[in-house]
Amino acid sequence: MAHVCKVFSRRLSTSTAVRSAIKHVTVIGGGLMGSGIAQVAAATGHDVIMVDQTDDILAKSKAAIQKSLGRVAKKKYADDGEAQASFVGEVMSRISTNTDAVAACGKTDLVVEAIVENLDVKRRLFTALDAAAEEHTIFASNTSSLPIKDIASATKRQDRFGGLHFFNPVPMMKLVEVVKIPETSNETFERLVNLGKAMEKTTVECKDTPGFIVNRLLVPYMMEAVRMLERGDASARDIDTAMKLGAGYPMGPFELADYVGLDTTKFIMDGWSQKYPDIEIFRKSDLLNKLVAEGKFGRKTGEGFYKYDKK
Ligand SMILES: CCCCCCC[C@H](O)CC(=O)SCCNC(=O)CCNC(=O)[C@H](O)C(C)(C)COP(=O)([O-])OP(=O)([O-])OC[C@H]1O[C@@H](n2cnc3c(N)ncnc32)[C@H](O)[C@@H]1OP(=O)([O-])[O-]
Ligand SMILES: NC(=O)c1ccc[n+]([C@@H]2O[C@H](COP(=O)([O-])OP(=O)(O)OC[C@H]3O[C@@H](n4cnc5c(N)ncnc54)[C@H](O)[C@@H]3O)[C@@H](O)[C@H]2O)c1
Repeated sequence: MAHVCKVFSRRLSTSTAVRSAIKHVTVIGGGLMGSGIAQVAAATGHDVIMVDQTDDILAKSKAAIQKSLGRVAKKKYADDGEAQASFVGEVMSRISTNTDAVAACGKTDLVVEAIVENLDVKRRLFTALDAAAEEHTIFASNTSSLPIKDIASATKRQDRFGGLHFFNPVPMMKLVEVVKIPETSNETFERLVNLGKAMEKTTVECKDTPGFIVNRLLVPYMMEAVRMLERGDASARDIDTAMKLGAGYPMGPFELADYVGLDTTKFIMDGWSQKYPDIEIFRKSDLLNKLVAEGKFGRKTGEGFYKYDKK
């Protein structure tokens, strides 16, 4: 009888907990995206633990957040330096850091993973976290291109697993794609949508299809630009200018690829060309692979398709 009560009370506690708002967020990965997600979660009142592999990386992540918050503060508080400093200080006070992902997931409502775009690495991480996280904790991946189901299947909580795909730069881009797999419970999906809204984002509902909505359209467009460059049809600069002035994009494809990271772009194409070998637009690019092999990842390394001043 005691066992039945225990199971019932756990189910009750899980379902009760599931309906409460997400307050504490653990972000695994403090890179381009993880630092942005941590920043916006903290700026919208959530308590955040940001995790990365070393304290040195986490120090750089916090510095990037501080710098971005400074830009946001200038827009919010114009010439009021005191208000700007207080805003930045308050948001930063909500972000703690840890290099131990398992310890950082022991007491949290949501884990958002934003680590390297590699399925095996993501699966290994989530298997370890699954054993440590509380029953009510929801897991989400910020993956650009990997099937959520292939990541979720590394855990025993597929009913509490979804995708939260934010866009770069997270403080500026208003969209978050909320991805559900067949196993995602309605409560979990509802809580993920509510978190997106609490982070002042517009949410769209996605199925677990390649690239969800945006990247299924964006990646082929950007890879076609790379192939246009490979064929010598036009220069990168002219293709960027053409798409900004002719299609009204804020950045051309090469500016954007350098912005999001050529490494991540390559990882996406590696995955899609392997999983869908017959789909022409998912074919790898020799030029992209060459740049990445030379360590030219775009803005993050100071050179990609373009060269950047070291800041
Ligand atoms: C081949 C496959 C590739 C795809 C890979 C998939 C990747 C992924 O899964 C999907 C994506 O994310 S896809 C990517 C989706 N993303 C896109 O498509 C992005 C397209 N690009 C854009 O929307 C604009 O170019 C930006 C908003 C990035 C910059 O705006 P801009 O006008 O060109 O230039 P600006 O002067 O710099 O900034 C103007 C003002 O904005 C503010 N601000 C800017 N950054 C900030 C930050 N980090 N923090 C705070 N604030 C920031 C700031 O106030 C600044 O004024 P300030 O006086 O300088 O402080
Ligand atoms: N770059 C973009 O524009 C963009 C946009 C949306 C989604 N994404 C997705 O977000 C994820 C991260 O992309 P990014 O551009 O932020 O990459 P990034 O290289 O800037 O950051 C990844 C971070 O994860 C850390 N990391 C790697 N393995 C780890 C582990 N096992 N434990 C803890 N930390 C670990 C790295 O040290 C690094 O700081 C990827 O899945 C990517 O597809 C990227």
